[in-house]
Amino acid sequence: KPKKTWELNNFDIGRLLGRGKFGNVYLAREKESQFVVALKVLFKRQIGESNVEHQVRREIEIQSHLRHPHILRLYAYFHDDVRIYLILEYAPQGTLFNALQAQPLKRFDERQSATYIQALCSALLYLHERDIIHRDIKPENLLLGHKGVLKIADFGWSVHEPNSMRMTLCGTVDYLPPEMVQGKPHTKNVDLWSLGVLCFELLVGHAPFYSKVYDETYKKILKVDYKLPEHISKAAAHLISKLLVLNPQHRLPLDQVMVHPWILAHTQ
Ligand SMILES: COc1ccc(/C=N/Nc2[nH]nc(C)c2C(=O)Nc2cccc(NC(C)=O)c2)cc1
Repeated sequence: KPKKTWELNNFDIGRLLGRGKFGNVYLAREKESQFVVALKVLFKRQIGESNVEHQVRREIEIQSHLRHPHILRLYAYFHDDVRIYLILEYAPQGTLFNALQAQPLKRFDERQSATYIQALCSALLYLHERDIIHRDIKPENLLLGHKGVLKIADFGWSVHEPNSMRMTLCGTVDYLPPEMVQGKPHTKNVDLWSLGVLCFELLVGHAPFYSKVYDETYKKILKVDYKLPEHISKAAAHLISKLLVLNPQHRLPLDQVMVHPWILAHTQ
């Protein structure tokens, strides 16, 4: 049974783990149990000013009810006059974005990439079964737990399907599917596109539609204009080509991604 209410002095606060747009994430330890968590501190004023209260409420509502090995747990939350505190699972190995940068060639081999894609695929199946679209799958929002197990984090952009909400674009647009770039109604198939973008980025080291000028990125997304380097296997190229598809209905469904030859060949 979750404890009724938590408060800040239940925790010893440790080092800063990272800075977010609305506040910071700290390592923390619950005093009685010595249980280590990540404490995400959000400032009410900034949330109010950016008019994202509903998004924060939704992140809390959605993530607190999810239970899956590849989804970061939101154990509980509390607030004071100034801040909202999210008590989150601690993933010791940090973001996939950071792990990618730390690779000598800034990319992963096929086995590691397929392992991450398979984990993400099983988490997305779990979410889609509950009519939840994540909408913001990208290396910055994926964390690595003990033994490097992938965990989807940051449900700030997740919504219940179907949704045609015009989203204010912030952060990278590299992962946006054509239908969202055009502000059209979108479905859970947006996550299939992002899965394809991520698969490309893990294997290549940069996003498929990357450009310094983000109008260029938009154009390349809408034309599905990407080039795969020579070193990518035919099987990987095939999977990517079945996910980076303009028509959302024609993207390879998650259950077929799970048993794609490239996934089966590179995961035990
Ligand atoms: C700077 O090196 C780092 C190495 C590992 C971490 C681990 N973070 N682990 C987390 N567990 N649960 C949550 C939530 C987090 C988290 O938000 N981490 C986080 C947030 C923003 C930036 C980073 N930066 C990196 C490098 O991972 C990590 C954080 C920083």
